[in-house]
Amino acid sequence: MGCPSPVLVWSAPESRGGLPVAPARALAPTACHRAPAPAPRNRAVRPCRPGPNGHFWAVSYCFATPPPSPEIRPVNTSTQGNDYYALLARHDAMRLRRQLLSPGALSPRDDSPALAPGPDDADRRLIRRELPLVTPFEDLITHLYEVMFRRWPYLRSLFPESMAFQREHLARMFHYLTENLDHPDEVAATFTRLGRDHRKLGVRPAHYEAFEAALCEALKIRAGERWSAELEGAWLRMLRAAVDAMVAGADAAIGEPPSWHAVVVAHELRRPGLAVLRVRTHEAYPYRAGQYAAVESPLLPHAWRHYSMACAPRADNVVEFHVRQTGTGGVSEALVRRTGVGDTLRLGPAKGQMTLGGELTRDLLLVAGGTGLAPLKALLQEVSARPSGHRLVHLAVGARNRADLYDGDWLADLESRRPWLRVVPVLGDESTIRGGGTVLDALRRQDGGWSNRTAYVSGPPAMVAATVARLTEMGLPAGRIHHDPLPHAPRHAAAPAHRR
Ligand SMILES: NC(=O)C1=CN([C@@H]2O[C@H](COP(=O)(O)OP(=O)(O)OC[C@H]3O[C@@H](n4cnc5c(N)ncnc54)[C@H](O)[C@@H]3O)[C@@H](O)[C@H]2O)C=CC1
Repeated sequence: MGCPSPVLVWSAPESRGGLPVAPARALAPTACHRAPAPAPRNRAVRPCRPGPNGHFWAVSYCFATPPPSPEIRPVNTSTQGNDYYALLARHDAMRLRRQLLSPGALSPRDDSPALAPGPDDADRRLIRRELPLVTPFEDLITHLYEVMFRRWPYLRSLFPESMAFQREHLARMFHYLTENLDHPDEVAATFTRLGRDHRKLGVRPAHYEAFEAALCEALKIRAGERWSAELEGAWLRMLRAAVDAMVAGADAAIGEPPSWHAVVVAHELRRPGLAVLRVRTHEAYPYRAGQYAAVESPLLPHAWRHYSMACAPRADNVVEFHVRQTGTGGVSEALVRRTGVGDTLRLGPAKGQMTLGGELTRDLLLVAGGTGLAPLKALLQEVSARPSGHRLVHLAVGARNRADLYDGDWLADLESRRPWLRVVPVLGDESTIRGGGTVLDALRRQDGGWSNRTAYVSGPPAMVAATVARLTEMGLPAGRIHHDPLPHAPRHAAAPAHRR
């Protein structure tokens, strides 16, 4: 499921969308940004003046200024700081106003110079040929963060305490970019979505600049003597195309909040280490049944993890999540053990394609493993609420044992009221003769004409991968097997699941 939100993995709480600073390209005049980054100066953004199109433009960056986020800025903000935040708000308001007055007229980067051209054929060849120089990406990323935090120490405070998740995610991003050099449209679409998602992190053009400069230095360190200006230029063109798409995605989403504050209205510890939470968002939270969202707990600032909404959208803005604690010190533990009614959380924008089409043209096969039930429960609610013409729905729910079937009562109740629904629990500690084993065993045991159905699969990644393979063997075309992106799958690396 879903993408670990941060791609360039900034973690500051406020929207980037439309910061009144000059766009990256204006400050990075050539494709190859090898000049040393601006020396820290004790000043924020210089006073802005309206540009030719009525926008405010800043004329300089300062990486040494405090992070531009209301939640982490010093309490005693100076007048200059207040001006800065007022400018941010004003700029966003102006952009939003223009968008509302003439929808569609505001192109994502209409206040910036031309979009980055992206890597050309020679760049692509060079990046591929020289990949061994800069891989494993984990090493490159170690250098990158070292450089970045050394040169701009304040940026460290924008990241969560543990960087493991960030490193892992960034490595996946580099894999994704380098593996998809021949698919620029797909990459642009992915990074546009990511830009929308990153608004919750407060990513700013100045951050991209710092990232870019740190990447250049890291490439140089990693490639050693074999570093070349051509290689760096190729990498920068690849990066800038992605960054441009992110900025476009953030700009296009300026009409929605960067994140939604929610208060916990119910917290049930259904099993040891497994909680069902219900939260009420302050504003309407737009999503579709089957989607997921990044969730942040104030107990672990800047650490966002994905959970699926376990109910169809409701009029009272209540959203349900199912969380299993998988270790200690992570977001899931914070949500399961240290969160209660009245606590607040933040939700990022909803994502994911595991949704129902308009008209159900086929019967459905739903396959859940553990808390992977969450999005399928939301789908069941949506199907159930449709006025007429129900298709048959078969739900196989894998659980470790009967006690682990944490939402069995709700399922049994729905099944008793909906003749089109069949729920089959598959218990890991029971013999396959008695109907136990894994969900895969269950699919093998009984072929209910699965190849004619549309399938939705959700659970541990290994289970999802095995189930998809099994259903494909059975003749179900890929277009009719829906699941959230799997981690480390090369063509889906931009959006793997992370719930920890
Ligand atoms: N909490 C949420 O909102 C969502 C969670 N998920 C994912 O679902 C998973 C849930 O984890 P747990 O509840 O601990 O599940 P689990 O590890 O207890 O597994 C539950 C059941 O899934 C099946 N299963 C597991 N591994 C399998 C394999 N390799 N092959 C075939 N069947 C297998 C078995 O029937 C097992 O009893 C996590 O990986 C989570 O990321 C997915 C979507 C939403």
